[in-house]
Amino acid sequence: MIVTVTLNPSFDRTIDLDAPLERGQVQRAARAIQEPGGKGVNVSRALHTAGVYTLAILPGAATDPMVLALLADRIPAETVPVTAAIRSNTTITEPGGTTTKLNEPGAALSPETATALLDLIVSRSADATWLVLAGSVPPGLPTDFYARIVREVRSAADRNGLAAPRIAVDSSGEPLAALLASDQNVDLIKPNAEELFELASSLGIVVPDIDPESLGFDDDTVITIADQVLEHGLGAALITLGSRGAVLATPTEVLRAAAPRIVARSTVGAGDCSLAGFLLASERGDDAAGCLAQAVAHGAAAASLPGSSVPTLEQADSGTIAVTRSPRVLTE
Ligand SMILES: O=P(O)(O)OC[C@@]1(O)O[C@H](CO)[C@@H](O)[C@@H]1O
Repeated sequence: MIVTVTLNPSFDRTIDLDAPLERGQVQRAARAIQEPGGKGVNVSRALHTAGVYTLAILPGAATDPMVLALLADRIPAETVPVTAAIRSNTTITEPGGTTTKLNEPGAALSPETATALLDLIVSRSADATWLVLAGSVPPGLPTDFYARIVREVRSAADRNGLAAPRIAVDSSGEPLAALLASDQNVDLIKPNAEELFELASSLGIVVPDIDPESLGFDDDTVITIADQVLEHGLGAALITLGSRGAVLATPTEVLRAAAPRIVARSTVGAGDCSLAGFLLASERGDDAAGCLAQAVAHGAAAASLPGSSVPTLEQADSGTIAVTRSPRVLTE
């Protein structure tokens, strides 16, 4: 089973415009959809759609519209009750593919909720092969909360003579930096280039002065930086590069896969689907190349769907994705 944790879930609203956004004006939308979201929730939605046994853990009231929508989609989920409503993040898509995303901070979690979440995560992790920690850490929780989860899950497994699950992390900013600076090593991180560069800077690694969003860097720059980040005790880094594909850096080798050509409709959640693709391939026993190919196939298929819709396995065919492998370039 793959357990996902979303500390700051969202009821994602996607608003499609059929004309460019006019700031400061009243504008009529062409259509709007609302889907349960937050990074870990999206990973569970994609895994469940691909037939993989998963459980999504999140804070939320049983009557919250987002939780009801998640259960209506039959996504296995367990919630820790809270009184505040789950936030609603908004995506505005314009013709030509420009996407604007507005993420709310999310309601603060109390120390009691934090303890209840920890207990639930530790208990369900006993049956997990992978534990996925994904998204932002909401107000009220310390930024090193992910490190605390990993520590408690591992010591519980140790006490009970069980194998601890492998840990995958899809976060950014302070929570990710705090986890890498902690005494806990993780098995996989999944940053995009911008998040990788930001993480590297926070670890004191010298990063070239390029805007990663402009894609004005080459894959070798990404790999050189990933190699240095790996030295902070990481098992592997899956770096998603949007329409360019993805890189998988491990201590022994570097793998690259180009993305198939698609007509992009919404990139929201595409990175989460890439992680789901990687994990489902790992669950079925694929090697690193197979995991990377499935990650790229899943990410591309998700980007070709509206909103944060997740693809089926048929839509995310990894058979056509070519992967190249090369030994890791070691830095001094
Ligand atoms: O604010 P966070 O927690 O960093 O990200 C939340 C979010 O942007 O991530 C998902 C897409 O990756 C969306 O479902 C959701 O709205």
